[in-house]
Amino acid sequence: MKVTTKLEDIIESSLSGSTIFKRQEVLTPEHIPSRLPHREEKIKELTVIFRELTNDPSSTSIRVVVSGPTGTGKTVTTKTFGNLFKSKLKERGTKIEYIHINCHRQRTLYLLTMELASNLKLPIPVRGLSAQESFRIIHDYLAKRNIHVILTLDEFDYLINTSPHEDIYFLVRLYDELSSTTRHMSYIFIMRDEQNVSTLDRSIKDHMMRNIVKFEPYKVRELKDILTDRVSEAFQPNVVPEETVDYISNVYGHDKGGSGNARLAIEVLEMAGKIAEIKNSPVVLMDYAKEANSRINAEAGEILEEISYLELHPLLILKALINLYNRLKTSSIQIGRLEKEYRDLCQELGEEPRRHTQVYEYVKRMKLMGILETQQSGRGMRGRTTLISFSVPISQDLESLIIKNLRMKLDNKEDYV
Ligand SMILES: Nc1ncnc2c1ncn2[C@@H]1O[C@H](COP(=O)(O)OP(=O)(O)OP(=O)(O)O)[C@@H](O)[C@H]1O
Repeated sequence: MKVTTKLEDIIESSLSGSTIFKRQEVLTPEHIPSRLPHREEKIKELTVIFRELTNDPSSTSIRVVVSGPTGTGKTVTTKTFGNLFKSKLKERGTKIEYIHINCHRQRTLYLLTMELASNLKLPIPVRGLSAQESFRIIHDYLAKRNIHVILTLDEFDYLINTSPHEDIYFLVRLYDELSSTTRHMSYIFIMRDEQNVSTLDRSIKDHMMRNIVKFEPYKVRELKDILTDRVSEAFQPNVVPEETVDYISNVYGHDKGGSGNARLAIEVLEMAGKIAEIKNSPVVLMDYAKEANSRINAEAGEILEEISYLELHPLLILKALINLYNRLKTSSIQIGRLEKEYRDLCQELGEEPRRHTQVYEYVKRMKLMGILETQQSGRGMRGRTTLISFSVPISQDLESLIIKNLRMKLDNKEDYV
């Protein structure tokens, strides 16, 4: 009985408010902070590119590629730019909308067209129209009301990789397709790597790549500024010592060999705060940040261990996946493409490739082991296909581990094949 009361007390006191956090929601990925340290210049670059819209927005359509590795602030900076730019232009009497769509969530031209319509509160018949026809209806609507839309297509690499190229051409060459004399759509294409357009036609590439805004991984002192802002907004005063922030910035800062990923740095900060809370500590000690860091990497660690137990051909499949990732900078790969890369790799190494069904079996097994993730591509592709990705972040360590194991298996082939 006594124990029950105690446990209730624990829950009661933990529910009644945090001694560590002031506004924990500030640490979620969806939060848009009021300041963006070290991205002011990018906002300026985007403004200069879109400045043309201030004069006569219906005379031009602008296209920009925003590229950079994961966690470098592409999404948050573009959203902030879009919303601020929109209000400035509205103040000047220009009708403009900013719409941000994630291509990983809206995985086909059709779905993203529907999302665009829903953002504009434009009812479009759900059935019977193709994506292209729906897009034309949206464009007519914008033309009639003289509205200009800046449409950001986030994770555009994904769409390039998984959609028929005609769909990409339709989007990018919109004004060659539509007979409209006025222009009402501009685009921001967000990509991890602009080289991903290499599979597209030269004319499309030229069309897209005129303006590129590149985001670099964050350095130690840049992460420190970003984290310091979050500390003051999300935490109670004086609970996060400077050395905790320094520790996280040093681990993730690109100039110290880290990934330069602000998302992971903020995640570690939040988890360190939670650990402090659970331990009833009044401060978020550096040790908690260390623990948080290893916890966040632990799951990945276990999966890495599984890789050491794989045989030669599953390892070759993983190496093929890494090769494609390095080339295309997109983490989800169509199974057919992966299989082709695997065959090429086998040929290069003088190995007899395994048959189609066996390759699928290996993929299935690695999914069960937690190494790979699979998902079905959305509608709109010619037939459905399976997309394969790693379930852990692709890092230098992962690649080295796969290569090391691969070498071992190739050296002792007879024992393993
Ligand atoms: N300069 C910055 N100031 C404040 N917060 C930042 C800054 N850059 C990134 N962040 C934060 O880091 C996290 C990751 O940023 P964001 O999602 O914009 O990165 P991304 O480059 O789009 O990553 P991905 O390619 O994985 O989508 C978000 O929580 C974001 O608010």
